[in-house]
Amino acid sequence: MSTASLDRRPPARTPRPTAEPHADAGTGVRAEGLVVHRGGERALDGATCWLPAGAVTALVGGNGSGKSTLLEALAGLAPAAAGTIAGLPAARALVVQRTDAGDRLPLTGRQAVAMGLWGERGMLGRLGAAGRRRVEEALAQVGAEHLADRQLSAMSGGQRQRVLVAQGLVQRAPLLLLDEPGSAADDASRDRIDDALAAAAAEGAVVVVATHDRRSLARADRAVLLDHGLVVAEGAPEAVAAAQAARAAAALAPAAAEAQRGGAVEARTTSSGA
Ligand SMILES: Nc1ncnc2c1ncn2[C@@H]1O[C@H](COP(=O)(O)OP(=O)(O)OP(=O)(O)O)[C@@H](O)[C@H]1O
Repeated sequence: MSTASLDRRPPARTPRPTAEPHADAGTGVRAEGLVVHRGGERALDGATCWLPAGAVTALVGGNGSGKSTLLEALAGLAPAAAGTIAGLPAARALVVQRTDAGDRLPLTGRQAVAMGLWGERGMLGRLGAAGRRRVEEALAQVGAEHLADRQLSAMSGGQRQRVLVAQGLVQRAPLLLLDEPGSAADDASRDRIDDALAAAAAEGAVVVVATHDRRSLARADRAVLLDHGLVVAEGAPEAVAAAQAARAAAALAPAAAEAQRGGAVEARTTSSGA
């Protein structure tokens, strides 16, 4: 999770890139005007977005824009000072960023995935045949069968990440939230994770994934762009990617103009001194 401080310039409010006439009519989760405070700042500053069931929604935006905070608010871990979340199912699975996970826990990959079933069977409950099958299936979904007996502490970053994604998948929760699940994974592993998320969505889940990865964004069904705790665009991934690029270019424009002015002054100084 980022602790980068927010630049408090107010973000420009741009129109949403795609109009989705049925966005509010479908099933799913709707956040409305969410405000969440963190470290004395408004990490979410009135965020409103729709997260449909049966689809993968990519959360995008720069460092500190509020993606993790929105995931945590949806998971019920970050209390909202204002706003509402409608359509939240009782069962939710959150896959945290790799750096947040207890990498030193004395657990094998299989045990870590089985932890995902604690909610159903209790910490001390026995894992029946069906549970064991689900654990193996979840490991296989992310190509981590060979990590089943390896200690988490002896895994690479990308391997551990895949096991954590399997821990989220095994729960088969109707709301699956993932914070940069493929950030340490290689391309093939990231593709497998994206395949698994698409499969969860095809089963009807609301799948929300924070990502900085363009390929994962392109593979999502829709996207939500956050800036300074506000949703500034949502809709089709390509439209949201275009909106993000336009905002980045607009933010760089004053600096580029300043650099150009500086260059002109320098050129004049150089020529007058020659
Ligand atoms: N544990 C924390 N304590 C205090 N402030 C926090 C904490 N975590 C996040 N914040 C602040 O909340 C704001 C939103 O952070 P958040 O982690 O949600 O952003 P993000 O979009 O997920 O960023 P990144 O892409 O870097 O992961 C930032 O201003 C950040 O400084």
